[in-house]
Amino acid sequence: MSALVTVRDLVKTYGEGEAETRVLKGLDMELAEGDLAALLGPSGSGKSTLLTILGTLMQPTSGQHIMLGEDLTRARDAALTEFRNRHIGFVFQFHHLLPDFTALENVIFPTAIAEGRETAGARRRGEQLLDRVGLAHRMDFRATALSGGQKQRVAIARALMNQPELVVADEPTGNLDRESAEQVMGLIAEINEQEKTTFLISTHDEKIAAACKRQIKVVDGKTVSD
Ligand SMILES: Nc1ncnc2c1ncn2[C@@H]1O[C@H](COP(=O)(O)OP(=O)(O)OP(=O)(O)O)[C@@H](O)[C@H]1O
Repeated sequence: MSALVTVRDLVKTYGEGEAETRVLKGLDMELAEGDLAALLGPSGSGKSTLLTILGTLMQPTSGQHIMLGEDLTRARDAALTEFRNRHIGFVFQFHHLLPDFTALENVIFPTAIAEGRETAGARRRGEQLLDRVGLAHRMDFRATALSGGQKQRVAIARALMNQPELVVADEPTGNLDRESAEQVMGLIAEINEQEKTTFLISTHDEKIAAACKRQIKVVDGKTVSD
């Protein structure tokens, strides 16, 4: 399998002078196409920082970030935004759904906004995705009327809307009960298996990590085991 993402000697510091905190300290990592990888490490080790950089939402202080053969390290904001919209999906611990909109609207709005209009094709894809995550019967329910696990499944459908090669998920099951967490993880594994979407999932949950094909551990700002 070829490398989808490569980061080399990645450094990220926050703040300046005495307040400077060096979080990533020369981290190397590679994700292959089709990987299903858990990102582990103690609280504060830099997992969210790494996911934010891999999601192109923040630039590293130094080092190299390559995805799909493109060197993103020095790309301009507009180019990064376009790259992100086309190639990367996000799932967060808190689903960030728009409460007053339906499940379907939540799935298709980001694409509609990016494209400046809502197409019939986008609507169809949104419906297919909600069916895919087991929510065909909840499409027209408002987000507030869904359970935590259902909301997170809507968030997964939303992340897949643009057929991203990579989905970064920051503690996607952190706010769910055990049963919902396992259902959400099962769904992620199924999508990974069937559609070859690459997932990198930060988690403190050993069962979730064990359900992934790879476990990548960040300790002291570097990847230490895999
Ligand atoms: N915007 C910021 N400004 C300053 N420091 C920050 C900022 N974001 C994160 N940090 C610091 O960077 C370190 C790593 O944070 P990060 O959120 O990446 O860790 P994490 O491994 O995801 O932690 P957790 O498992 O608790 O979510 C922490 O010490 C945190 O306080």
